[in-house]
Amino acid sequence: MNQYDLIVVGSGPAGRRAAIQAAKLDRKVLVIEQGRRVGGVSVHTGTIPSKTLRETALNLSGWRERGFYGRSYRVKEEISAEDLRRRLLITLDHEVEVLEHQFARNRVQHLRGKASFLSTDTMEVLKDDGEAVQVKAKSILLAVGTRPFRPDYMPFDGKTVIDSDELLEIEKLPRSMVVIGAGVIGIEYATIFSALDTAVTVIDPKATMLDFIDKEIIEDFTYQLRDRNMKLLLGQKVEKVEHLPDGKVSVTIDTGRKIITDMVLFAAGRMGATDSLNLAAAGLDSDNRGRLKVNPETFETSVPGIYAAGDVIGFPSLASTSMEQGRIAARVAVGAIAKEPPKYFPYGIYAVPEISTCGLTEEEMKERGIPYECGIARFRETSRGHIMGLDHGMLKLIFSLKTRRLLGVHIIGENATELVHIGQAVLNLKGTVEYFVENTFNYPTLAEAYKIAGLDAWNRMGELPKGDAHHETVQLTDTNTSTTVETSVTSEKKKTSSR
Ligand SMILES: Cc1cc2nc3c(=O)[nH]c(=O)nc-3n(C[C@H](O)[C@H](O)[C@H](O)COP(=O)(O)OP(=O)(O)OC[C@H]3O[C@@H](n4cnc5c(N)ncnc54)[C@H](O)[C@@H]3O)c2cc1C
Ligand SMILES: NC(=O)c1ccc[n+]([C@@H]2O[C@H](COP(=O)([O-])OP(=O)(O)OC[C@H]3O[C@@H](n4cnc5c(N)ncnc54)[C@H](O)[C@@H]3O)[C@@H](O)[C@H]2O)c1
Repeated sequence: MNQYDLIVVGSGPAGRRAAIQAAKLDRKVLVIEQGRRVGGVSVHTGTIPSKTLRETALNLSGWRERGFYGRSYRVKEEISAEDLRRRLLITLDHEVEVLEHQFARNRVQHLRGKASFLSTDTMEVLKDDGEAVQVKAKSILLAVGTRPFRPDYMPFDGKTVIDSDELLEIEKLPRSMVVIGAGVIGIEYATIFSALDTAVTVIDPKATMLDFIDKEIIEDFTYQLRDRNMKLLLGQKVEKVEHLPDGKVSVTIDTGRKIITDMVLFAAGRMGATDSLNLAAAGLDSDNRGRLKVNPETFETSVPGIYAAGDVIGFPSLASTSMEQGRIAARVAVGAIAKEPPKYFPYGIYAVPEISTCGLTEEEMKERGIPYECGIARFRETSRGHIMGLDHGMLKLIFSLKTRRLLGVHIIGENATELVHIGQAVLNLKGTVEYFVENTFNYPTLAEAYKIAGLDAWNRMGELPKGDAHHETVQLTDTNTSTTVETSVTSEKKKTSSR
């Protein structure tokens, strides 16, 4: 039987980061993946396909140019499902190629097949040809991810009533679509199809959506969606979904309303893919959504030597955080030092328009009783916004009145998912409102919105009080250019020596 230092089950973001990290530490690593190609949900049905589809939809529809040329502007009049798929296949091929190359370079072994436990340190891998192989390891990492929740009452047929995996296979773009579930997946796809001129209705039993996002941003988002005729039926429950003889689908809601539509996308959450792992043989158990419980610092399960990371452990279920969890789990598993990641990570929702956030929302500031001030900038106030023809877009910064530190950054609009990292850096490096007021930003950029929002808050917060945290000006001489740069430091910090 082949023996390894680390067996990783699943080659999604958590699994691949873990495998490469352990291999870089000179450990013998095996990745078991049941899929035809490596990459996981992230590459084949989740992050990368949905973002590629979004990019294609925005490009072909001319969405980004409509601020100049009007709402009726189109780059391609008739956009087909084939148009969307073509770019998707090229992107996915590149992703898989890079990943396979990474595995090969780092001598990570890869076995294709379905893994299940025989004991706490031994797994059986069932290959496609029916052969069963046994493998053993000092540590095992479960990075098996999730699959769409598919309740029995939903008449899925893979064509007109579909889940988010099947969406990537559709043959024809629907003229109308009902999206059940206003979570991240539902909202991203609903807004992408709306940008393609599909008439979209979103239904969710909850009265609010995307509750982890700052309310002011959601209000702006909701306004924009309604403004382009998307129907948001929140706080309403779907009672029945039926196929009609003419190929359409009827959706009955608890209010008595009936919607006839071309397609229904069911996006009401996901289930941990743990049912075929024979968890009992390792002394493990999952919750009712198939998820595993771990120690949040080490990612070890209740069974020593067995770790879990990525979507299978639940919130936040992002490719970005899954990668970090996988890396930390692998380091712990092989006995290397592993530092906990910073508490605040960015969240990007690739809807149309984009939303991105990091840190505390205004609602959380109130709940925690932290006195605060907000600074707001609209993209239309920036010169880059004028150049790009942006009517919408907003950046909101939240500062503590006591420490003047940035505690939250919330963005809606073009490039939000990229722009958020400036705020993330300032926030995690414990920067204050002064950072935005005193630093120069490239011009013309959307990042200039940080300066505008910083000044907006600063004008209301007033000058930094003299005394405990007053500003001193120090001279830093740049030895390379022989120029002298004036900068400010707070007296709380030790003055760095002038070079
Ligand atoms: C539509 C959609 C859009 C998304 N968009 C984003 C986004 O924009 N940004 C973001 O950060 N996140 C996004 N996500 C979330 C992101 O895809 C996940 O967080 C990420 O894929 C989780 O990674 P993972 O490593 O936990 O597992 P996964 O990527 O789910 O991979 C798990 C792998 O394990 C394999 N596996 C399972 N069981 C076994 C077994 N018994 N034996 C062998 N192999 C097995 C599976 O075949 C799969 O390949 C999106 C998800 C979806 C569905
Ligand atoms: N951009 C991103 O980072 C991104 C994109 C897509 C997905 N994801 C991740 O994937 C995960 C799964 O996303 P999701 O949207 O499937 O789940 P979700 O849990 O975010 O949302 C599910 C939604 O469906 C509703 N719902 C639940 N049961 C229902 C039912 N029976 N009928 C109708 N509606 C119901 C819920 O009220 C909720 O609004 C998320 O946790 C997210 O982190 C991330």
